[in-house]
Amino acid sequence: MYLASQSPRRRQLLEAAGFSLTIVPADIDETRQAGETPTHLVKRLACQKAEATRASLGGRTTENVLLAADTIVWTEDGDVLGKPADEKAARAMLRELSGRAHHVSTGVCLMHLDPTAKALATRSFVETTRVSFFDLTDEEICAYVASGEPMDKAGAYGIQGRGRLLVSGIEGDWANVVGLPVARVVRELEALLGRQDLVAHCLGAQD
Ligand SMILES: Cc1cn([C@H]2C[C@H](O)[C@@H](COP(=O)(O)OP(=O)(O)OP(=O)(O)O)O2)c(=O)[nH]c1=O
Repeated sequence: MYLASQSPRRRQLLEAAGFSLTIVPADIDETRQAGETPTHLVKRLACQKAEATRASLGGRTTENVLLAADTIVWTEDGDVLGKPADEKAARAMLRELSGRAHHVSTGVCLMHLDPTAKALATRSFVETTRVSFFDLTDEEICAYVASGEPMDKAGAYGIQGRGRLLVSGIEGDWANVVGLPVARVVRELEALLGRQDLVAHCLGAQD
């Protein structure tokens, strides 16, 4: 599988499910368009990453599937939090998330790179998880930002790291918060490739 992502978390989640990967990072403009909803935004960005990567590969493909994804954090007020530009922005994001619930949405685009097909088969979808934070003190926020962990993560936290200490509850898929709803990805791949045995194959694969 081609993975159009520089995210080490996406790589680990897919490898743990038994996929072998060829990494082909995509560089696109991630600016939100005026009036765009958070879920439209992540789906559009995932599809743009997939398209940009497919174009960069040209016709020389050795893998049969390409996956691209994008993750954002968003609040009930419609504020979209991507990766913080600097530590000040990271502290502001964590203050905004403190003591309330927010959503984490990941857009995923899957392409079946079948040279014999008449048209390109694709599937794209958005998975959303609700995460609640404890009330955070300024001392806690400053200490966490100083650790460096928030800087490459949407919403300025990593639920898989020390950021788990911020979280009072979660509704939905944990892996989706980390960057990829891998259980749903495997099921969507079954539909895309017409392979009803893919989930069972991943569950039974030897490490
Ligand atoms: C909320 C949250 C996000 N994240 C990460 C997942 C994503 O890697 C990142 C959001 O940025 P993305 O732009 O989705 O991904 P990326 O820049 O890391 O990789 P690429 O664009 O090449 O695909 O935030 C965590 O690791 N843990 C978390 O708890």
